[in-house]
Amino acid sequence: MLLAIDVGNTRIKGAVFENDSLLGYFIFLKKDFRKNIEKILKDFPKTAFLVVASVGSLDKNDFLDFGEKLKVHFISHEDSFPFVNLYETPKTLGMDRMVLAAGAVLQFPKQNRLVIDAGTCITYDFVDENDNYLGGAISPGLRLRYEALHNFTARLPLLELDSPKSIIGNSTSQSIHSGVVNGAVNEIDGFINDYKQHYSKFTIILTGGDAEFLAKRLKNTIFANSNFLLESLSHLFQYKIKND
Ligand SMILES: Nc1ncnc2c1ncn2[C@@H]1O[C@H](COP(=O)(O)OP(=O)(O)OP(=O)(O)O)[C@@H](O)[C@H]1O
Ligand SMILES: CC(C)(CO)[C@@H](O)C(=O)NCCC(=O)O
Ligand SMILES: [K+]
Repeated sequence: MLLAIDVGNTRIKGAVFENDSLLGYFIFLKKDFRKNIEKILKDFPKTAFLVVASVGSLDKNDFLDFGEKLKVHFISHEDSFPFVNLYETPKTLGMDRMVLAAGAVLQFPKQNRLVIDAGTCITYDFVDENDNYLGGAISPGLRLRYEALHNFTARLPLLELDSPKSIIGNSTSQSIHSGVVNGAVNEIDGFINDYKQHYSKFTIILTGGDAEFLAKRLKNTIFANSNFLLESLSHLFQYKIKND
């Protein structure tokens, strides 16, 4: 059994896998990550491996203690990945984006793939059919858009994510919901349509905390898989074991 941990910008997510089946899924905050991981290991005592990818404020040293009981692997830029990294600054490429790209290659071989992760940020990552990682885009996520509107103005309230009633917002709240939600939906549809100009065929993977909310609203038909990053961590670890 393997426990995969994704240390995100806002929250930590974890999943226990037995081969490829997901046995448990957890979300917690950084401040109580140790307690939570200990609890998971207690509930799944057959866990032999802990694999961690982090873009957040936890690093390798925070996971050293767990190494006494199980084999811990902290994914880093030094690992081997199943793609050729053509990013001009590979050392600054986020570990979440690298794991997503790896998962796309391992789960969808020999095709162009676009991974869209709608989390704290919305990231776009493109890996072509020859397994060249080309890059993509980073834009603010839904929650971040609501918070930015509130934090950088005097009069805009902080709203919770909600569906706009119409494209034409007829009140302050409706204008904000339309701006954030319709804005992000149009952005994603716009990116997909732009990629279509360059690549006639590609597989789209939509993941992250807002994936399901967004998938229903896109013009392009895409299925959301909120667990894609954790699944990719498990696949990347299996790839590593095979190639070591
Ligand atoms: N309890 C919650 N806390 C924060 N975001 C939440 C929560 N519930 C739903 N969300 C939605 O999830 C989005 C954040 O996605 P996600 O959970 O993937 O982010 P994250 O934990 O910061 O990870 P990452 O850094 O990988 O994006 C927010 O835009 C928000 O709309
Ligand atoms: C873009 C985020 C914040 C998304 O989680 C993360 O992937 C990151 O910190 N990236 C570093 C910059 C880059 O990917 O080029
Ligand atoms: K993200």
